[in-house]
Amino acid sequence: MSASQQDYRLSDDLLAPVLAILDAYQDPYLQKGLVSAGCVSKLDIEGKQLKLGLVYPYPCQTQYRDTVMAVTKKLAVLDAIDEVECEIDFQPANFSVVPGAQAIPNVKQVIAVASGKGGVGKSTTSVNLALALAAEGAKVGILDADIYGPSIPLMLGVSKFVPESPDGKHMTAATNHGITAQSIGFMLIDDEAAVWRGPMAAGALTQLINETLWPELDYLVIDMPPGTGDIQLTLSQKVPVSGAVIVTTPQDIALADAQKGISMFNKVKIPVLGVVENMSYHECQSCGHKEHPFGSDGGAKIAERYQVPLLGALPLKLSIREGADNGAPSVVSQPESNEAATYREIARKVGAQLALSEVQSGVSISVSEDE
Ligand SMILES: Nc1ncnc2c1ncn2[C@@H]1O[C@H](COP(=O)(O)OP(=O)(O)OP(=O)(O)O)[C@@H](O)[C@H]1O
Repeated sequence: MSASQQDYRLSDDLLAPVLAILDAYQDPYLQKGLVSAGCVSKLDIEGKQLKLGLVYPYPCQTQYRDTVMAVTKKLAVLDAIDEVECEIDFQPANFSVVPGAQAIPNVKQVIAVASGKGGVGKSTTSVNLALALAAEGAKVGILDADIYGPSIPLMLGVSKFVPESPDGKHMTAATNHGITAQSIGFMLIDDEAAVWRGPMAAGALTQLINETLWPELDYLVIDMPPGTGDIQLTLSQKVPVSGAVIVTTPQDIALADAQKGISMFNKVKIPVLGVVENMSYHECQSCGHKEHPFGSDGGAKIAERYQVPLLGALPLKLSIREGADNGAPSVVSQPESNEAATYREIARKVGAQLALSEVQSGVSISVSEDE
């Protein structure tokens, strides 16, 4: 994790206790004190007002208020401080873990969302994760690379979008709900993609990613094609991915396929940021009773076996399907719901895992266009 620039203007007498108090405050996602995590960027004092600057390497805007209140309460025990004025910012690093992959202009980090098995809710998770990262203060794009069933245009309510090419080389992307979206679905005619061979599909998808006019993005979420075959493997080696999220349902067959997904990313040395268990349980709308139609704790077991975090569990719920199918996923249509809160928590965990697993920055090597 890159330490933010520090501008400390307190006397030594005051600096030491202030830093001690701030470092005793553990960030729940980085699991380090604020000072050790490199988040404290500025300290100054005017009279008895402490000016504190915090810079997070992951997006957590919805937590700012609680953090400021907690930190202010702790700092107020010092006689020299009556008041705290806190400025908080979010600055992710620019990095990829794929050597040799061509950097995507304007894109800092790429998150691949994958599932071993189709139909487990990978696209629903991708789109809600992208919207949740945006809700936490990040600039986000989503790339629908699911050549077998591109559903992001429908889920984001942009299915009528037709990309344009202002310079004859690059393509425009759609925008809605505050995020930018590109989809292989905008380019396909009928079932054309179903007959693509692995390298051909991976080549077309890599081209789509590199030729899209992305605005400045902190994160580009890629909704990968389901499965762990050639396309997924090639894509993972050609795109400058920073980390992967695995989506599964708790049933045995999906879990077995999710394990294949984890193994694939391990093989190409892409950090698996964690597992999302979708359709984890069903909650009765009238009595609140929880049932586990696909079995229970599968995601937790797989996370434990592969030593990766369980990022969150989403219920099988009508409103999740309706939101996605109607172009307004839960994070934007029902921001106060438990599901939206779970997706935002997953987004914070994903951002923090990326920050923790950052190993290098700014890889920028071009790749041959032989496909
Ligand atoms: N937690 C959930 N509760 C209810 N419905 C859900 C949930 N997650 C996904 N769905 C619904 O299940 C269907 C499949 O979801 P989705 O398209 O996200 O799966 P996928 O894994 O991307 O599928 P594919 O492999 O075909 O691309 C969609 O109709 C979606 O709305």
